[in-house]
Amino acid sequence: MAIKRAGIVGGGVIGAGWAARMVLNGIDVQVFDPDPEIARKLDTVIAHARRAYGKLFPGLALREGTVTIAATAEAAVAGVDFVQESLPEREDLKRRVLAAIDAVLPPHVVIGSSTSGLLPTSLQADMAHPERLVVGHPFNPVYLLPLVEICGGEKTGAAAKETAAAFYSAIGMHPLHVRKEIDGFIADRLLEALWREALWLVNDGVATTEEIDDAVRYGAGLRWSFMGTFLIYRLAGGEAGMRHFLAQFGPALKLPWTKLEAPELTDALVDAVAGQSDDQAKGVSIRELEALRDDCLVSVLAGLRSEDYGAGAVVKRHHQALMAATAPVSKAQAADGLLVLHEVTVPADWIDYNGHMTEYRYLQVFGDATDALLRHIGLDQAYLAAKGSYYTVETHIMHRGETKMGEGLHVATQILSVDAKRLHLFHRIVRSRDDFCVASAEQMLLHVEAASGRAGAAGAQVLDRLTTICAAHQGLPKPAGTGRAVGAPR
Ligand SMILES: NC(=O)C1=CN([C@@H]2O[C@H](COP(=O)(O)OP(=O)(O)OC[C@H]3O[C@@H](n4cnc5c(N)ncnc54)[C@H](O)[C@@H]3O)[C@@H](O)[C@H]2O)C=CC1
Ligand SMILES: C[N+](C)(C)CC(=O)CC(=O)[O-]
Repeated sequence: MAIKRAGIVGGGVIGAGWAARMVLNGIDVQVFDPDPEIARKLDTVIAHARRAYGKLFPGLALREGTVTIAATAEAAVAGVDFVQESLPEREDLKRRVLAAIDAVLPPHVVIGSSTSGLLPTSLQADMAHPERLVVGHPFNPVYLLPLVEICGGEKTGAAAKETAAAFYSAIGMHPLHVRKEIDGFIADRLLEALWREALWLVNDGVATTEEIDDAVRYGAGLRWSFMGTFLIYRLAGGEAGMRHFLAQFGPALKLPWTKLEAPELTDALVDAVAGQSDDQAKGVSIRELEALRDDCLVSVLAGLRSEDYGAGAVVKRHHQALMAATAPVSKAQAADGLLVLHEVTVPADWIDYNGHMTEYRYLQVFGDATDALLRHIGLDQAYLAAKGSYYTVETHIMHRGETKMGEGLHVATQILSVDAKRLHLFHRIVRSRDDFCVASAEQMLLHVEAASGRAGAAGAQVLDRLTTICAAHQGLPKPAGTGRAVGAPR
């Protein structure tokens, strides 16, 4: 059954992250959290997520779901297709609330628990329908990180795990099935080992919180993000691989390199960790740090997407699904009859040392506008595989004005001519606040057949749509600069 409406019980860091991921993927959510500030906090997190998605999936007008704040947990789950519980990590509280919502939900509705390490067998103990309870353990920020660990308890049904996995996949996640029910599941066992060692290093005065973070982020943290531990250590064994790695570094496993038992959280240790963490943040607020974290994650995910590898492969698949399900931004026809299929807000990292949008981003915006046009005329995944695609063979860009950070832009597109193989376009990037054309691009595209990789006629339906738009554009004035070459003074 397609999940269209979800109940979220507990809307803190993780519950709000779930709400944001679901809403941006078109799911209506009903949230219960007794925090009087819940509406403001949800708005803030969803705004963060919207900003990150705008960067990760530019040019898509995502159909967002709605957010309803419910007065009780029972009201939050009324009429929903799925429930995600994100209550504080206290077994007694989770058990009590899970039993209460279980009592009012129809038996087919699956409940996912965000618990970081409590056992599902314990969480389902007081439920009349324990078979529907599955752990769906996400990672912060939930709206960007694809991993979700799925773990069932002794009474969890296979169908509940399948439903949860299908739902999480549909909202762009990577479900990892934890086959044995263990404390901390897989990821938190690993994270916890590092965390305990890090606390010891502070406790023993070996390093500050900042030095420990540097030890991760300048080194191993970078390579973990795409290959994890085992593949990376395989490479550290040279051409002989893992066997040589184990032979060479095996003896170190017997050395007293790690402690693993956590240090006692004494007042002195708490003060040291919290104080050093404050110093490390240098007065930058939590929300500002979250935005920085999100920007960095978007850069990493976008990079991995272009490699189609690891988490990037999940993002690429989801991007394709979103493109297939989402029409390009469409004001359809601008007042002057042009097509407007692409809009963007200029992000901070598009600004160069001159304080304005750097030149190659103009080509990106024109390219994204061309992609939007191609989707508009029917170039979907099926067409690309069976028939072919358009390749750009020439672009002439003219810069006419500046664009600053945060400005809204839209692209107005005119089709100048079309025949079986060629498509001749003229795009204008328009600054939305004053309708000023800051740049234009004339482009020639050639249709290339999937089978032969050579230029060939476009499919009849695609040609039909292009010809119709082109006919409507024939009455428009020829854009200034069409056919222009670079003007060099003699
Ligand atoms: N923070 C993290 O990094 C991660 C946390 N988790 C798990 O997610 C769950 C939630 O953790 P956080 O969001 O970090 O905690 P949090 O403290 O940020 O949020 C918990 C929320 O639950 C609300 N709450 C308290 N009693 C409630 C009740 N009776 N009904 C509904 N809401 C109630 C609180 O007002 C608060 O907003 C925990 O099980 C935790 O282990 C999972 C992955 C990562
Ligand atoms: C600290 N934590 C155990 C709650 C962390 C997690 O469960 C996952 C994460 O996002 O790091």
